[in-house]
Amino acid sequence: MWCHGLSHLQSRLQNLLRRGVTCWAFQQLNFKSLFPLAIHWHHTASESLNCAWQQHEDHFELQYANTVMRFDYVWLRDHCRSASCYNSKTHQRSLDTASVDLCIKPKTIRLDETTLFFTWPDGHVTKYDLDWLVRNSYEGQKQKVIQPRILWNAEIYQRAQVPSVDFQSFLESNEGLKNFLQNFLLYGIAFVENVPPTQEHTEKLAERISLIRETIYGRMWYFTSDFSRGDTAYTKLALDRHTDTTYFQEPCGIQVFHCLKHEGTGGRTLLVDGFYAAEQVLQKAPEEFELLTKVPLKHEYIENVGECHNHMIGVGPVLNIYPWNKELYLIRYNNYDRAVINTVPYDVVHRWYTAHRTLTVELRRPENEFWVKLKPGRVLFIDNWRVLHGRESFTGYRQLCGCYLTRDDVLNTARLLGLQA
Ligand SMILES: C[N+](C)(C)CCCC[C@H](N)C(=O)O
Ligand SMILES: O=C(O)CCC(=O)C(=O)O
Ligand SMILES: [Fe+2]
Repeated sequence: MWCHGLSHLQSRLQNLLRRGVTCWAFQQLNFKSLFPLAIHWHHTASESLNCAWQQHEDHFELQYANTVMRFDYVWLRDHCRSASCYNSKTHQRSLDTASVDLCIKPKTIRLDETTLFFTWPDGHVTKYDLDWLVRNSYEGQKQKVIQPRILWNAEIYQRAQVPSVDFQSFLESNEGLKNFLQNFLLYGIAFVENVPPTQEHTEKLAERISLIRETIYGRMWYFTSDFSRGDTAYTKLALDRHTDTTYFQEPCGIQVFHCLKHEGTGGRTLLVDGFYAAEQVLQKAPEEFELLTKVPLKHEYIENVGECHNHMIGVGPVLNIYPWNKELYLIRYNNYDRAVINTVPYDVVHRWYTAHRTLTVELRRPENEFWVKLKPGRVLFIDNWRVLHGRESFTGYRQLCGCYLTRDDVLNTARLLGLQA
């Protein structure tokens, strides 16, 4: 590392840095001759490591692995992984962040091989591996998407020839399960074949990847067109594309469908990649996309049929994006269950209807519609935060069973199998 033995220059340097001037220092140069244009960077001696850092008044700047990173000093103190600050067995912070002086600055900083050492005013030392900092810095993270996906229309999905997973391999091998989850994460839908057509086997399948999310519809549901519940799903009518449980504050993450019996005609299932449609809106009308991410809407479920009395309300925009990288993670789209709009003034309402129309036009393009006939033995998993489903009207006796899954637990299983989720 360059700059060893420069401590006599440190106070002058600090003055300089306080004024926000960037400094370079080379051992072989006369430091004074560089004032006041001088730039002071601490460099590693070894070319191969290629690391440089600089202590600014209010942040620490690091260049490493082709990344320029800036760290707040409180952040650097807060993320200390020393035994007294962090319990590496439980992966939990022991340090009380509120005890850190918000104006804290390190007394000294030094680099040894690939480890940075920060000594704080009270003498506590925090060590960071350079690679850890790259992996965990804002600049290192922000280029990375949280969830890699393949957006699809009917042709893209069909051409991809995504293989279904067999019931046995899904249950018995981690590889089968991993293949299934990989496809599910990429496309937002996935099928399991050769499942015995019973509710019990469907439940077993669901439990292999997640906890079942029990709702007002029960844990496992089993339904026919008997209008046993106050919802169109329990009729023979067609259902336009929608996501379910938009009236929950957190809509159900995954939906599982298994058609156990159908003696009649029609009843095909419609699937549409909501993120593909949203992407088209973003390309064609970015300000409409933005409005759909901003305007809060209510969805509502009011039921008074037989013994079932429910009133559910969920509030949130149609498109939900991560605020730091604008990645879309949830679409809430159900025109049946959308409640009275009273969360925005009339002029915004009008712009919202325009944006909603643009999205609807994309969602309804025939080329975006993927139709399948669910059959006994073939179980469909749908990412209810991304892919919309619908159904054609039907005749005859039709029995469907399934359940909702908690999204966190599906992702948990995926991560434990080594997938990015
Ligand atoms: C039948 N099953 C339990 C699957 C769903 C019923 C929920 C229907 C509701 N309109 C919604 O979209 O959330
Ligand atoms: O009957 C179907 O195929 C699906 C109905 C539906 O949308 C649902 O149950 O959520
Ligand atoms: Fe539905």
